[in-house]
Amino acid sequence: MTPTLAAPTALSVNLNKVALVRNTRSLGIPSVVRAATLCLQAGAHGITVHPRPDGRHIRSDDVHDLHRLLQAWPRAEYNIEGNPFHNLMDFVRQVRPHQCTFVPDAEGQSTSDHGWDLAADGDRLRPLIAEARALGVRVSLFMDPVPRAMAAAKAIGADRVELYTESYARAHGTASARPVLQAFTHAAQAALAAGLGVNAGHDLNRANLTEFLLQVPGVREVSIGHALIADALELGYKATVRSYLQCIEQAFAASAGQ
Ligand SMILES: CC(=O)[C@@H](O)[C@H](O)COP(=O)(O)O
Ligand SMILES: NCC(=O)COP(=O)(O)O
Repeated sequence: MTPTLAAPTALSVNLNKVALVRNTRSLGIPSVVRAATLCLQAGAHGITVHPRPDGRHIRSDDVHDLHRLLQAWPRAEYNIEGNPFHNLMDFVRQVRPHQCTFVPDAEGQSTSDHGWDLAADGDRLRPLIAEARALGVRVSLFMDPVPRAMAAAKAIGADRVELYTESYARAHGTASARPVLQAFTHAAQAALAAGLGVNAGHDLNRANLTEFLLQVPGVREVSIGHALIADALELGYKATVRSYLQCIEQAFAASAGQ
């Protein structure tokens, strides 16, 4: 059974793909700041960006422009993702977002495809986690759904883990969906037991989100980009955000009624 959260899971909209389209010309459209504004006006709880070192989508100027925009949205959370051994820490130092999510991507990787191996990288992550936290920035670690890794994430100082959900998204609606989802349930339980907050993201969408939140306990935030921006091309940003919020509300209402 999913423990009831005090509030529905927060929706952080990832704007990478808006920047990806914008970068194909030098006209500044579609605007990342305008997209953020419309998503926040529709009720999104936060904005996520992943400024990759190759600048293929979100660029340094976007990170700073969004930081300025979010000053006018005091309740909205800014989450910056990236590899702290590449370019992420510069943004953390300059912008001090509410949250940074450490992701172990190689430079030029096409998209995120694995979580941290803390046996290999834990010792060198520890001081960077401490630095970000000392700057007042919450630290989340992008992790595969491996229950035994959660205590290690806590031990090196993380506040939260972001469960990497691509395997769930791929399995959704297939015969293997149940054991895959169970792995996420167990990983979230282990994270909560270790004293970590739980986030989730990658390939979540309107078809798979509610079931995930119903089965995986205590998810504080989902960051969603690719599918949400694809939906926004058809429905517009505001209708799309409202529809994702409905998926979240549905799970919250059902778990509150348990
Ligand atoms: C960290 C993560 O989960 C990724 O989903 C990421 O933010 C997406 O990056 P791209 O938009 O570059 O595929
Ligand atoms: N952290 C995951 C994220 O921000 C968005 O991932 P996706 O929805 O673009 O796969």
